[in-house]
Amino acid sequence: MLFRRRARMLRWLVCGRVGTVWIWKALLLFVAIAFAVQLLGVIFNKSVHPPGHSIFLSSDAQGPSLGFCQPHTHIMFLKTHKTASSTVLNMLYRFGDERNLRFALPLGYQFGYPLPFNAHRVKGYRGPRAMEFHILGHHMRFNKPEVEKVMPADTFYFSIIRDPAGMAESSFAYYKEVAPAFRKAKSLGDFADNPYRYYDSRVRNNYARNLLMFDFGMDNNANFSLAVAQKAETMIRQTFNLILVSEYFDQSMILLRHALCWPLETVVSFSLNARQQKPSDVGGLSGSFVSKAAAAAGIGFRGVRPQAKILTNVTEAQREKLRQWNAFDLYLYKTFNRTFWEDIKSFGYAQMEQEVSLLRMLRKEMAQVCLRDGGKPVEARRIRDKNIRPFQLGLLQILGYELQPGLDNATRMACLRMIRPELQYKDVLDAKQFPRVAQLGQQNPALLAAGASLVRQDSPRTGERPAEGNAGGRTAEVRDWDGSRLMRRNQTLIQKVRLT
Ligand SMILES: Nc1ncnc2c1ncn2[C@@H]1O[C@H](COP(=O)(O)OS(=O)(=O)O)[C@@H](OP(=O)(O)O)[C@H]1O
Repeated sequence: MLFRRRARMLRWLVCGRVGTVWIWKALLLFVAIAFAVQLLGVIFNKSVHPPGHSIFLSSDAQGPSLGFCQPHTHIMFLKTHKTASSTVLNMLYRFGDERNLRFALPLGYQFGYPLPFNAHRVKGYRGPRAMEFHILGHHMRFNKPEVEKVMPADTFYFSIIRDPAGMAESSFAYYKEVAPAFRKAKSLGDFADNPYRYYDSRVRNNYARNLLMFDFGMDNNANFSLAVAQKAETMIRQTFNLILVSEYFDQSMILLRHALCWPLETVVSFSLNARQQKPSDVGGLSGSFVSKAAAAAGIGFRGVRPQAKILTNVTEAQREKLRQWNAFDLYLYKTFNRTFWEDIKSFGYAQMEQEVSLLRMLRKEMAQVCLRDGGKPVEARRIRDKNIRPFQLGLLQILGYELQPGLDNATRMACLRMIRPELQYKDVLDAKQFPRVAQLGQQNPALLAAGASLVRQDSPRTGERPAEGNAGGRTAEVRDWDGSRLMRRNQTLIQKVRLT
């Protein structure tokens, strides 16, 4: 379109409608403008791409050109549960961390979930748009008016969805002892066969039914009706610029990078928060990237408690029942999956294929550089550096990574950012944004604990109190909204104690 217009203009000029002098003047002006725009592009690219990350700075890492666009830096990511959202959040963390953007972080580890999001739960919030926050990305129950108090008007909203059957498997394995409906069920298969026997809508049971619908801030308990589902769809369309699909993670990343105008390198990631073994893989019912990664890593099902395997195993018929049980989520999944593929069609299949290949190639290269043994995901207890062990909850091991030894400082830092688990990364960003509080806490951990409980006055479900000292520093006990007790030494989360 643009080219045709330019050709017409040239023909017009050559046809002698204006004098030769004017032709040359116009051409000179054109060249000067093009040069200036190019120069601005280079300068801008430099400003969003800090030096010092050698392996991440190859021309491939930038990816195919995005044309002239401004990278988005006001971003709201609705971190839905069990949808690969921790992997997405890690990318946002890295992007913001490297560019010193300001994150809207929770006072503790959650924004009062499962209560609807409230702006006052953001650390440092001083009233509607009193301070510029760039990125908001923690788990929350979406509540648009409150989010709008925190985020600027030009914020880019996006989220991610997953097939409700996969979500249910992941949710059951993780929240077996947290969700009352799951706690009572003998196994996921048992739950799928008789959900009403275990499910009580009067008790908060968001993890057990229509978790997506709940996270988007809507009623997860209503009986399915097309009208209600369409209303939910409309709300999402009106608010969110993009909905990604977990099963097509790499394609999602390409759409995202184009929507945000970000270099390719920023959306290259290692899968975080993966279960060691997926129940449906046991019976060979479905393949998955995790099972493939685990198989490639040679970890198979070793170390998995046989009991856990039985508890989470489901047949294909039961997976279908789980989809029907989560009928609203199924509606949202099908609807936005369709939209997703329409977007890819407009984007161009060939270009998508090309960029996905490039992304995979970069991931492979980065894994070789950053990760021990070429990137095998490993059980938390095998990770030597305790600071990067992923938080464990539920029936199955949550896998993490080990860094390649002997990396130079800049590379090590860039690699570490890619594998640092969510809770630890949140602590790092928190300490960076609130250095005074962190410093006081280092000097006197009891003060940190006291400070934390002071700022949490509005949250009776969370609290932090000093616990008995351990070798290597005093330990604080953090109680999260769901009753789980986390042990924290100085700024580091060291273990989950047990659920109450
Ligand atoms: N890149 C990529 N592609 C596809 N799937 C991925 C990816 N990264 C993580 N995962 C899977 O996402 C599941 C964890 O989701 P979340 O990080 O959203 O969980 S949480 O709600 O924050 O606990 C968890 O699913 P399960 O393994 O089925 O439990 C992860 O394996």
